[in-house]
Amino acid sequence: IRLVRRPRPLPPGPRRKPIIGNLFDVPLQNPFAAFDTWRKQYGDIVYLEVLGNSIVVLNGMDPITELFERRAGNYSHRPVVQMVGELMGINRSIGLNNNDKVWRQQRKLAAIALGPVGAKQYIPLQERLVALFLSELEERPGDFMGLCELAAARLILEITYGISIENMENPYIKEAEDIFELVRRGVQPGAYLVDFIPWLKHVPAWVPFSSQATAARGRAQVEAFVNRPFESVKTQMAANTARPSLVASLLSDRSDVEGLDFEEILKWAASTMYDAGGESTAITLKSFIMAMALHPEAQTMAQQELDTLLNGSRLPTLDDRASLPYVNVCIKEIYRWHVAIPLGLPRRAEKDDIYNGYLIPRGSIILPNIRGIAEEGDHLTRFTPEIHLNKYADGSSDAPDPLSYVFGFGRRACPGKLLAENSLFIFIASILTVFRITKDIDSDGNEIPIDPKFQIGLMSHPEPFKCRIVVRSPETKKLLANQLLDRPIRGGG
Ligand code: HEM
Repeated sequence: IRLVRRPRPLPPGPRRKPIIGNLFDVPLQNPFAAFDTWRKQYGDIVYLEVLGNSIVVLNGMDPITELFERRAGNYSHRPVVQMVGELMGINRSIGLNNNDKVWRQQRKLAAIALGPVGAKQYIPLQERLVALFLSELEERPGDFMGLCELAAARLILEITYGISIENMENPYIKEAEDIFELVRRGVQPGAYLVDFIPWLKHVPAWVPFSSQATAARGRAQVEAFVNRPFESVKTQMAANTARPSLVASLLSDRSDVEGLDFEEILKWAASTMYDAGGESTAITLKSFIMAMALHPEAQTMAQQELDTLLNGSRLPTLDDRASLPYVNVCIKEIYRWHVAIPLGLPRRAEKDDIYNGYLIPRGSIILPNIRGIAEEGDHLTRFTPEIHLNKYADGSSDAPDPLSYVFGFGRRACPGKLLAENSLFIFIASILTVFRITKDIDSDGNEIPIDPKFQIGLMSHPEPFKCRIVVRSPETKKLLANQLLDRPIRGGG
């Protein structure tokens, strides 16, 4: 019995200092370099400690599949973040929710709205918004970064609430950015003292700097952000003026939520969509433009495939997808070449667990190192769509399918995967059909190099870069004008 019960070692990892643990071992400027070193030094599973918090980094598909899929019961909760989660109330949103009963109902609603049947109804809207994006890109190619962000935001807001926006100055977008900033700050160790000393939450709001005062301000902001668009859809539905949207369709077809408050569940499920789906889609579009400017040979191959299929007669649609294998692997390679959410969204170990002889202590924060998985093997930072075509000389490729890791894992995997996949295909295939993307030229006629750099953070945007985006030919210009007539860019569903 003593042998069986002997304490298990923690997973390997860098040496920890008293109290602060590995706080200063992760360089703020480039944390991924440290993660890479530890992956190579310690292997699939690495243990860190930061200010008393256990952190377990999973570096391979084996431990991720075992823990997040086979042992999902122990690893499907998010870490508890006192300030933004518990006190400001963001833990009611689907992405942070740890209340199994409520979260399951939210996922059910998300599956209805974003699953194969639900996602189909947004295709006309996606095609219309692509036409709008292409015309804006033709007018303002230098602003391609802002236009990618606007396009992704537009898509999600139209789909979720039927809100139509002209630009990123829209008040809803501003509020969403503020809330996301709260979350971003709130999940950083040390951001709020109350996350480390939970009893501080009992200090009353009138005490200066008390957590309750900060929380009350944040809570009011969060409630307004979640309630306003939801109530507006309800008012429009009552007046019969509501545009088609995820919220409107779920409200008009209420499903049974087992004794819970249906509207409360739906309202908080909808509130996550913009922050979870908008940025990740925008990052992928911007990374695609960067990759095409850097890799003209891949761009040419994809354009030849599109030209052969479409013959310059129309823009691509989702029905063309199966006939465009090279465009498809380019998209897979974008996901892999730059992972939009490099460490996924963290999970928490519910109970002590043993994996490969190592103890994973209860309450540990578990980070899937998705970026590390994407860079495994000799593909590393090269942009090589062919690895997803099994095109190696021996007919095989060892690269795991990026779709098996970039959208997360198990019960908590991204519910917007299909919608994102559809949007990205239509956008990317249409951009390739109409435009040629190249490096920019300076006043002396020299190419301006692009340094592929990405921001550090929960979501990793490309750093601003310059490139040239021009309509490919007079024929494609005509095609663009005709498509705009076919897909009226404003109004409609
Ligand atoms: C390229 C686009 C996208 C990528 C790469 C992406 C990736 C991810 C990842 C890695 C997670 C964490 C999953 C886990 O914990 O295992 C996630 C969660 C989530 N995503 Fe996405 N996503 C994308 C687009 C979208 C879209 C378009 C929507 C909605 C319309 C969406 C909604 C969500 C939600 C609600 C969650 C939280 C799920 C939960 O906690 O139960 N995502 N996504």
